[in-house]
Amino acid sequence: MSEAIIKIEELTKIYDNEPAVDRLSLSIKKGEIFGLLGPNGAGKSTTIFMLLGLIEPTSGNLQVCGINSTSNPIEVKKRVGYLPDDLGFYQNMTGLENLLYTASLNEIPRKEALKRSHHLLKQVGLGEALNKKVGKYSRGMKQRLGLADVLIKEPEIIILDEPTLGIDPKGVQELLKLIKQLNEENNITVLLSSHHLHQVQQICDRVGIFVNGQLLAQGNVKELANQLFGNQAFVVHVEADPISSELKTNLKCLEGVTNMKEISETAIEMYCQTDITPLIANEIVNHKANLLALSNKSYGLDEIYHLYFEGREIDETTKIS
Ligand SMILES: Nc1ncnc2c1ncn2[C@@H]1O[C@H](COP(=O)(O)OP(=O)(O)OP(=O)(O)O)[C@@H](O)[C@H]1O
Repeated sequence: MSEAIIKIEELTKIYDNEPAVDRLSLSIKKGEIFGLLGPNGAGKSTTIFMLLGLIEPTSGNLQVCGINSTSNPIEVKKRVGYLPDDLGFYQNMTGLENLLYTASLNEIPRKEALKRSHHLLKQVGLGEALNKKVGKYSRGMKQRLGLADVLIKEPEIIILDEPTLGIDPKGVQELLKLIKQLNEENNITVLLSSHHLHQVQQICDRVGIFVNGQLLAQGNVKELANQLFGNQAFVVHVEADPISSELKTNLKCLEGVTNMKEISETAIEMYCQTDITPLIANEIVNHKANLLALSNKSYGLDEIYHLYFEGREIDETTKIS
């Protein structure tokens, strides 16, 4: 998982004097699942359309599988499967017929197309429904068919735009599992655009946080948390009885503690540079207080997302000077 299969450098798209994508640089490795996370209008779809060669960038460079999408979109389309958020299947045709139709558009010989279609329909869990009309499929089944549809041409990359839109929670879990499985079994690179952070967190190796056309941060969840929360990357939730003022003072003075927040008379949250849970436990025991609970909280995409999109800061009033 080392070579870059998608390379974007200083990519910009301007509409009506406003940048929809603003000097975006990003590199996605082969075999990776990368999540583009951002609110509506952040520039995710514009980026995807430029990658697919459907729209021309105003400036910048981009290469997909070593090919320039802008000057050679047809070659890129052979290697990239794109699943849009609004699927366009023929409702009066069966799942199998729809796949065979896509295969014919991609000039896949009939015998090979039949083989791939049956295999893929089975792989996405539609083996039993292959002769059912797509108009009678549920939204989740249509998304599964969508995955089979983008895979029929055996792409190196699949780009999925909000793939879980309108699917019930069980369907979402199944679809995410399937995407991960396809990524692992077929070594396919996945670029997934979404604003559902929990879903992105579950399957993506790395995440890019997109706001107003700019990529504000990228990395895995741990790296993002470190970039954002720096010297208070570890939060320890402490419950003890009693928490005397002397105990509080001593806890504040432990090395690596940067913030402390009182939750209740018997509960505090400690923000630390490193994991000093054992030192905290020791201090409480030395003060002959009853240790009721001690747990570590690590930052997830939830906190990262809130910090970027809602400007939420860690309570400044609790900062230790
Ligand atoms: N064809 C267009 N003409 C003018 N402005 C456009 C065009 N397409 C997109 N935009 C603008 O570019 C910005 C980025 O839009 P884009 O659709 O890429 O965002 P997005 O992150 O994909 O949002 P969503 O999650 O809603 O799909 C928005 O401000 C949008 O209004």
